[in-house]
Order: sequence, then structure tokens, then C-alpha cells
Amino acid sequence: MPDMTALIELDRVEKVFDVRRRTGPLRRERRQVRAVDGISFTVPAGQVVGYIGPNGAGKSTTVKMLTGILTPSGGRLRVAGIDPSRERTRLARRIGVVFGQRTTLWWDLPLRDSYELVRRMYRIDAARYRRNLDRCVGLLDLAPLLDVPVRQLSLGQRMRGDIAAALLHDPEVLYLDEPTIGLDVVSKAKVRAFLRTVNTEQGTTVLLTTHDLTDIEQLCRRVMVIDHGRLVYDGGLDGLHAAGDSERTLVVDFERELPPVELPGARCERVEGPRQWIAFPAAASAAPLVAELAARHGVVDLSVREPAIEDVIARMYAASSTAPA
Ligand SMILES: Nc1ncnc2c1ncn2[C@@H]1O[C@H](COP(=O)(O)OP(=O)(O)OP(=O)(O)O)[C@@H](O)[C@H]1O
Repeated sequence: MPDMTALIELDRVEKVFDVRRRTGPLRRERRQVRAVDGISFTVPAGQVVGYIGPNGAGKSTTVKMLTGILTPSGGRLRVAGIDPSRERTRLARRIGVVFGQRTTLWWDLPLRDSYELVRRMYRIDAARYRRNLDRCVGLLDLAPLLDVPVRQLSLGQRMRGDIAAALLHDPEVLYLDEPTIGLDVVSKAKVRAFLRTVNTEQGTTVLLTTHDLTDIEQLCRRVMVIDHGRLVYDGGLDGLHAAGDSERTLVVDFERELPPVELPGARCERVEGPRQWIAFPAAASAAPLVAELAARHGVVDLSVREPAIEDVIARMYAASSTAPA
């Protein structure tokens, strides 16, 4: 029985690439790469899901199948009840796609003209277009950029422009591939806040691929981890941290040089002059540690570093391979 509430459904989906490689002047080797190797999951309408994994894990291949760019080699896949590779044009009206590494905007045109082309491509009616454009321009601070050619925009400005373009036709599903890659802290925060608003106010379902753990922490309640084309984790972020036993790090600048500080539930992993790096379990709150530090010593500055996604996943494997059966 298909799940009626699921907007995205994958049932044992596979993608195998035939790769031919020249190994000598007359010799070619044929090899098969199983980029996606039997993945099943469903995403209900309105959910924001992180889709993470190491380089080459199969994330982009999955997203390409979900948009209909690639046809699966096996299994069943539906988005909003549509088979993406068979009805790509019909599906395009229901989905939005943003690739952090390349733009879908017209390089030489001002943003405003790119949006006008999007309006015509999707035949968006005038009232809806106005409403959506106004909302995106307001929330993403695009007003001063509308008449600037895309090639003159900074990466962060261009990314905000791209996200707006993907939402003008009110898609039910939004695929975001590394939407904050290369952005500064302020631009990242703007993009995340906007995505949260779109999800809450419009109920847009979001599948987010990223290497930035803060994106996941701030946007997703559910995380799927893919590795070698297989789903190796599907659950909450807390569970992922617990499974991986990962750590966050407090970077503290004290008023003066101190011996390594000792705090319950934390360990000092590095000291450089008045600066110390204090690791603590990623699933724990930093607040009690910060309070304790400030009560004991003069603190000049402080920041929290998230573990890299690759580290979390690596620790997850280490934990599962040493866990008793
Ligand atoms: N068109 C293709 N032809 C042959 N092999 C491919 C093709 N596209 C992807 N692959 C291979 O499939 C595997 C999965 O690639 P994919 O791009 O989906 O990974 P990814 O998880 O998105 O990685 P990244 O984080 O680096 O973007 C890799 O081994 C890759 O080399």
C-alpha cells in the first residue's frame, strides 16, 4: 500500500553507472558504479530532511533521480505521486531546485529579468507572481539587487537570488544542494532563517544536502545518512550524535594564560596562550559549561565549533563496529 501522506517515496531505488575507462592505447575497461544501491524512504509533506554523507556517497545522484534528470536503474520512485523521469515537465511545476555550486539564473541579466523569465516558463499568474516575489524580496533583502546583473552579485547575494527563483512558482518540494556553501556567517544565517519561514508558513517540504552540520542542526529534525549508495542512518540529529559519540568544541579566550581547565563532562584538548579548546559531547548543552567557566575565570571571548559531518559519520561507524552484537 502506498503511503498516502508521503510526498517523496523511494522503494529500493538503484542507480548503476556504466563507466568506460581507457587503460591503454587500445584497451578500455568497463566497470559498473552502484551510485545508489537500494535506497528506501518516505518523506511526509511539510518535513525538512537533511540528506548527508561523505563525498561520492550518492546524494547528488539521488537528487537527480528525484528531479527526473536521471532515470533509476531499479526500484520505484515517486514525488507528489509523479514518476519523475517519465513526467519531468509535469513534476517541474511541483518542485524547486537550488544547487549551491551553480546558478540557474541568467548570468548577464539583472535578477528582475531572470525572475520574469521564470514567470513565463512556469506560466505563473500575475497575482501569485507578485505575492511570491514581494515575499522573497522582503525576506531575502533582494530589493537593492533586483537591477544588478547576476554576474556582478556576490556568492551570498547570488544564492539568495537563486533560492527566490526556485520558489516563485510555489513548489511543494524544495531540493537544496549545498545552499550555504562558501557563504559568510551573515549570509548563511539569512538563508537558514528564510528556509525556516518558507517551511513554517508555506508548509514546503525540503530535502537538504549539505556538508555544514549547522545547516542540519538549525533546519532539520530528521537526518538521513547515505554512504556507498546505502542508507546507513535515518532519525533525529540527537540520535546521530549519540550513535557517533561526537563532540563539539568550546573555543575560549581567557584573560590570561591558564593551565588546562578541568570541567565535569568536558576535556581540554588544546592550549595556546590564553586560548583553550574544550571538547564536550555534541548532544549536551554548552550553557552549563559556559556558566561554570565564566564563574571561575575571566573570559574575553568564546565560540562553539560544530564537528564536521564527516567526523560525525566516521565516529558513527567506529561506534557501530566496536559495539557488542
Ligand atoms: N554520470 C556519472 N557517471 C559515472 N559515475 C558517476 C556519475 N555520477 C556520479 N557517479 C559516481 O557515483 C557515485 C556517487 O556520486 P554522487 O555525485 O551522487 O555523490 P555525492 O554524495 O553527491 O558526492 P559529493 O558530496 O561529492 O557531491 C560516485 O562514485 C561518482 O563517481
